[in-house]
Amino acid sequence: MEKAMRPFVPDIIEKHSVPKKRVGVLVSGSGTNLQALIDATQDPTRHIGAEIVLVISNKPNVEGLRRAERANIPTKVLVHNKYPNRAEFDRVLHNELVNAGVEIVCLAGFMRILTGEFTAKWKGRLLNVHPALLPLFKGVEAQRQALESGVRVSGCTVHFVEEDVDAGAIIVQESVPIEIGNLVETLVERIKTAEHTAFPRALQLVATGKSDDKVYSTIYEDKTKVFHHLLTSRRTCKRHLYPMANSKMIDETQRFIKQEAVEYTNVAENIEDEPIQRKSVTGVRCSPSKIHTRKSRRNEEIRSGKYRQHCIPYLCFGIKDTDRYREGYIYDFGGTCAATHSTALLNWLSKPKGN
Ligand SMILES: Nc1nc2c(c(=O)[nH]1)N[C@@H](CN(C=O)c1ccc(C(=O)N[C@@H](CCC(=O)O)C(=O)O)cc1)CN2
Ligand SMILES: NCC(=O)N[C@@H]1O[C@H](COP(=O)([O-])[O-])[C@@H](O)[C@H]1O
Repeated sequence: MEKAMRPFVPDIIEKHSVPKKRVGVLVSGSGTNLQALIDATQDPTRHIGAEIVLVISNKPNVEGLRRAERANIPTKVLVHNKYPNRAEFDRVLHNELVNAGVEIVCLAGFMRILTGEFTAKWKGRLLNVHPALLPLFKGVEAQRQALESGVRVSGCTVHFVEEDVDAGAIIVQESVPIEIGNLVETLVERIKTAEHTAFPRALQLVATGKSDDKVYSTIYEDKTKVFHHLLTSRRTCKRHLYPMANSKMIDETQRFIKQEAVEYTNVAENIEDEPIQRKSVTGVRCSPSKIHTRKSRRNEEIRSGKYRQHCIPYLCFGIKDTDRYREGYIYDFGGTCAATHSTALLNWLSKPKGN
């Protein structure tokens, strides 16, 4: 074996020798969250530590069942109103899951309230995804509730299921900025995109007790904090260094930042002492070489006051290895956007002060 690979062998063996947890997924409709769980659990590089062995729907002929069939996963339809009461439906549901050897149950858009008898039997092994940042906006139409409340950030929550609806312990959350003019349908889709990241991560945490991308959740939590800081602090923000484990996380975070940066630019328009035309953020890139040296011409000229001090603190990516920075570091600077390559912002910066 290639000598350089030998140090990685124990970790690879450890990851692949642990038997996967058997998962049952309950659906009621389109099943996009089911699809995200199928894609993640069937991708060996994601190390989710689980395999979906059964999909049950309380409604016939829904897309969620088609998705399972396409992935060669056994399915069952248990129509809830064919049972005398909720408890009887839940008992049959429980027996189907036990007979399939299910160890963890995921509610992926399953639109039935479960009895306390059922939730007690699956306590700590029953996960649900909700389209809001619980404990805000419980129940149905959570996205509409968020829009009508006027909050600027919503998101999704994956939580353990208890008898009290949407009250179980939170496992993972992802934030989704609400853009001005968002319709309910738009927000539903944008939150679903976040769900498709959050649910697999939550399942990995419950199935394996750890997450390959715990760094990722750190970044997202920090980023929400950082962006709140940026939105309120106007000029200065401390320098943050966020380690990222792979380019996929860079891409996802870059998308989040571009979205948020545009959001931030909107806010910048309201800065009285620094009236700024709205700039469309075309990208968030930089190379550690500029950060590394910080002696770049742009830095010096901005520091010298030749260019207008820009009031939008900026998140930058380190996107390639250098002698001091490992791949995938995010850097954020307050005050200057020294290392950005965003054309729009750079053009604006290049205008001499006062223009
Ligand atoms: N005991 C629990 N059951 C469920 C939970 C939970 O936390 N505890 N989470 C829900 C998911 N959910 C919101 O995320 C939710 C789903 C459905 C309903 C609801 O009112 N359902 C109606 C029927 C609606 C329909 O058939 O279209 C009902 O069950 O009578 C509320 C919240 C899953 N279950
Ligand atoms: N209160 C429960 C609830 O609103 N659940 C929501 O149903 C959708 C199912 O979509 P999917 O079928 O495409 O996964 C998801 O957005 C999930 O958050």
